[in-house]
Amino acid sequence: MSEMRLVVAGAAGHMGRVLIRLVQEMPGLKLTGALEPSGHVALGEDAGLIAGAGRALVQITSDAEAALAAADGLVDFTIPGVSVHFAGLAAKHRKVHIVGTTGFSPAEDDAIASSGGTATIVKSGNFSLGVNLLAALVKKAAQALDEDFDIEVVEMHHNRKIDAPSGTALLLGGAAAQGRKIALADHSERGRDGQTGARRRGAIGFAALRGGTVIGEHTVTFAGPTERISLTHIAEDRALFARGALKAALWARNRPAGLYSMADVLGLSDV
Ligand SMILES: NC(=O)C1=CN([C@@H]2O[C@H](COP(=O)(O)OP(=O)(O)OC[C@H]3O[C@@H](n4cnc5c(N)ncnc54)[C@H](OP(=O)(O)O)[C@@H]3O)[C@@H](O)[C@H]2O)C=CC1
Ligand SMILES: O=C(O)C1=N[C@H](C(=O)O)C[C@H](O)C1
Repeated sequence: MSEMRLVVAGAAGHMGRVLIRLVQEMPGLKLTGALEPSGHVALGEDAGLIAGAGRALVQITSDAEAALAAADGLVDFTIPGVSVHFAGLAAKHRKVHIVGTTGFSPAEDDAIASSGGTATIVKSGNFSLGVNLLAALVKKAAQALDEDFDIEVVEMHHNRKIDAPSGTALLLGGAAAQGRKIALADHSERGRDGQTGARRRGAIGFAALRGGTVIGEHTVTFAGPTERISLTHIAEDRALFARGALKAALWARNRPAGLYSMADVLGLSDV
C-alpha cells in the first residue's frame, strides 16, 4: 500500500514538533503538510527543521484546506475552536482526522461528532496505551466497588496547560462513571473552594495541579472506609502520545466514516 500522506496541525507547537519528527521516522507515513495560523512566525519555514529533525521539504502554511485536500489525513493537537473547524474540513474532503486537542465544550464535542458523518475521526484525551488500559481498569474497579468508595481523579501538568480538568482526567472520570452506570455530567465535582459542604455520595471528584514541565500524571483513587486503592499513570515523554496518534492514523485509513476512540484503535472498547 502507498504511504499515508499526513498533515500536522500546530506544527511548531510542543506536540506538533514531536509528531513531525515521528512521521518522518515511522514506516508507512509521509509528511505532506504542516499548519500554523496566519501571521505565525513559523510560516514558510521547513517543518522538519522547526521540529529539530532533518529537512522535510514541507513548508509550514496556514492554508489548511489546500493541505488537507492533497493528503489522506490530518493529525491535530491545537485548540478546540480550530479542531472543530478542521473536523468540518475533514468531513468536506472525507479524510482521516486525528484529534488530540483537549478542553472542548459540550457543543464543540457535538460538532466534532457530527463531522464523523463523513470524516473518519479518532478523538481521544490521551493517545497512550497506558492511559487507555488504565481507563479499562478504572471501569472495572468502579463496577466492583459501590458508593462507599469515593472516586477522586487527580492530575498534574506543566504550567503552560490552558484547560482543566485535563482531557485524560475526563476520560478516566468517564470510565469510572461507565463502570457505575451513571452520567459523569450529573456526578462530577470540580473546582472545590471555600465552604463546599460535605462530599456528595457517589460523586466523582476532580483536582488539577499545574507546575513546571510535568508532561502528564493522573491518579484515580477509590477511597473507602479504612482503605484506599490508587491507580496511576505517568507519562515520561510526549513521543508516547505522538506514536499513539500516528498509530491511530494508520488504523483509521480505509475505515468507514465515524467517530472512534483510542480504545477502538487498541481493541480495548469492550474490556
Ligand atoms: N490527546 C493527547 O494524547 C494529548 C493531547 N494534548 C493536547 O494537545 C493540545 C496542544 O498541546 P501542546 O502541543 O502542548 O500545545 P502548544 O500550544 O505547544 O501547541 C499548539 C499549537 O497549535 C497552534 N495553532 C493554533 N491555532 C492554529 C491554527 N488555526 N492552525 C494551525 N495551528 C494552530 C499553536 O500556534 P500558536 O503558537 O500561535 O499558539 C501552537 O503552535 C492541547 O489541547 C493538549 O491538551 C497534548 C498532549 C497529548
Ligand atoms: O496538555 C498536555 O500537555 C496534555 N494534555 C492531555 C490531557 O489534557 O489530558 C494529555 C496529556 O496528559 C498531556
